[in-house]
Amino acid sequence: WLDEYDFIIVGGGPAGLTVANRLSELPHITVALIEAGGDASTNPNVTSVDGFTTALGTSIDWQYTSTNQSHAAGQTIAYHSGKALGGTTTINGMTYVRAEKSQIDSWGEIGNPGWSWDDLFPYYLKSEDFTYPTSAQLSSGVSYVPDDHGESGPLKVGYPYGLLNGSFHTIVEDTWEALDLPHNEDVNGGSVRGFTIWQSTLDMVANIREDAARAYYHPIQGRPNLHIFLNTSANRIVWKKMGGLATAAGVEITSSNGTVSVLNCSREVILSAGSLRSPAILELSGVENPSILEKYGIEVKVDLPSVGENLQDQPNLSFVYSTNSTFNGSIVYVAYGAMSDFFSSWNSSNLNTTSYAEIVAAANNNTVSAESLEYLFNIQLNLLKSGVPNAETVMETSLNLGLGPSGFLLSAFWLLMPFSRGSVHINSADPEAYPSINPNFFLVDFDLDVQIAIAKWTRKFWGTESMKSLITAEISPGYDILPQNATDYQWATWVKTAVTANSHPLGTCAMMPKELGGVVDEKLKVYGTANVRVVDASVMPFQVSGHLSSTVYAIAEKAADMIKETL
Ligand SMILES: Cc1cc2nc3c(=O)[nH]c(=O)nc-3n(C[C@H](O)[C@H](O)[C@H](O)COP(=O)(O)OP(=O)(O)OC[C@H]3O[C@@H](n4cnc5c(N)ncnc54)[C@H](O)[C@@H]3O)c2cc1C
Repeated sequence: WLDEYDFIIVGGGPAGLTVANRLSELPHITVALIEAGGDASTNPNVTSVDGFTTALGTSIDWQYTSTNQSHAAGQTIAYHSGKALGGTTTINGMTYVRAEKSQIDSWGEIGNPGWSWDDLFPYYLKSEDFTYPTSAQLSSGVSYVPDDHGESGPLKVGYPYGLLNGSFHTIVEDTWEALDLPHNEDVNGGSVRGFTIWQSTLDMVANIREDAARAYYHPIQGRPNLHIFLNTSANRIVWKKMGGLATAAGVEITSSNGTVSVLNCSREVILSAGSLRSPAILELSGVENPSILEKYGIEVKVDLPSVGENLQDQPNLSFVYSTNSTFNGSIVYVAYGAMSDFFSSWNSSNLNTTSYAEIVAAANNNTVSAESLEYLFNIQLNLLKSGVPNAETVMETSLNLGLGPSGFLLSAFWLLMPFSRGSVHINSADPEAYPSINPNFFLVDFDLDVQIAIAKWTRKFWGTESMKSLITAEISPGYDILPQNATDYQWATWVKTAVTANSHPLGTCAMMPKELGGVVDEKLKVYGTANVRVVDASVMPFQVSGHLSSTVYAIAEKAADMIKETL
């Protein structure tokens, strides 16, 4: 390797690989990328376009576990996260759904100049290589708006070949329409509400999953100025001894053979280790709350207590039904509902953001103040009032069974914008030790109310005459556990005990003014440092209606341009 690189990127997920690709377009710039996992490009659990979940729990999944969830029956919850070149896009559900326009606009509103939908939309397009649907896919119900898609980016987006044909799509669409949820021609134009068939990150020609390595690394892997260090862990940032802003000199790494060494950099360190690890690497490097670092004997370089706070993930549940039909094909149908679609007693004036902010501030020992949280929560509330979707209900024939005949129908569903906030913090000074992950599901009661309302909405859909005629039984949770006329207590008990993580963690290095609890500024630079940025899902200040990877790619494309401007 080189004595010194211009840039060192930690983490080879969608964010890290996008930045690596774009920076190494400049032949005079040298880039090192450190990835803890290996090459998974021929792993069938990765390549298969219909094998979502088969990679979970294998060696390319970090397999984290949350802390005990005191507001979710005390249980611990599995946290999956990709450990391979390509990051979590090697194991994810491949759904390609962007954020709602006003959600990205809110990033600017809280004090991040240069961040709005209009600023980000060109980068969504820049990253994308949309494949137009086949006539068979169109007749299976696919719809799209050409102007919402890019066609010359690295990331192939399309639809699976095995889409179910026949009348089921029309029946589902008509059922949602009867529930006042309209068809959405294309959820990727900034308006997410409605029922649609989603797009997926897949290469339709090769019929293979399009992960970040396949999109952003394979086509450029011969570049001599880009060095990828696989099976190598970044332990901590190494600092230069100088006054003023903390200045990174390089990154301490552990190679696959256990050797510890330092990679040097002349310009910047870019953390792209994802929402669950980038804050931990900052803490191990001395950028954190002094009271946490003291416990582990880590010298404080930058006093920045908000590192690792603001964790937001979505609580996920599902209903599974047996049917009297056999489904030969996949359905990737989704319904996005605003509060007024699914919450009959929705009255925004009943929301007490002052109290939610106090609850969250108390849970984080006032590391992020109640005042800041209330300001942020009021912006979040305004998004809900304006009709931004807050519920996602996905309809599928089965998970994990490929395209083969399935006699099941299921819905996974989740609350999109929780008010609860959790945290990710180190447990030890040992960089190999897993951080402590606490999504704090249902810390704010309102989140539980909303999740129950979404569950009822989803069951109402499956309980309509048209769906009922296809279903023989609800096999999970089933009416013995959750009767059709369940009481509020039964609903709450089921939701708290059956909840899992939706695997959309973000916010742990939030892009916000420091006084609001931010970790990075609008240039994604870590406060108090001269040359450390975070570029990954952790910088998103609020949850989005949609799935994260499309927005992660867009953020990273924008970040690469911001960095290039400084060269
Ligand atoms: C089960 C599951 C299903 C999902 N489904 C979808 C979906 O259908 N659609 C969607 O859009 N999103 C989905 N997501 C979320 C999406 O994949 C992630 O939000 C996205 O990949 C985050 O990108 P990232 O670059 O921030 O981090 P990651 O993709 O997690 O990449 C981080 C990389 O950093 C590496 N790393 C971490 N620590 C170190 C270290 N110390 N040293 C070196 N390397 C390190 C990791 O190994 C990893 O490769 C899903 C997530 C999961 C877990």
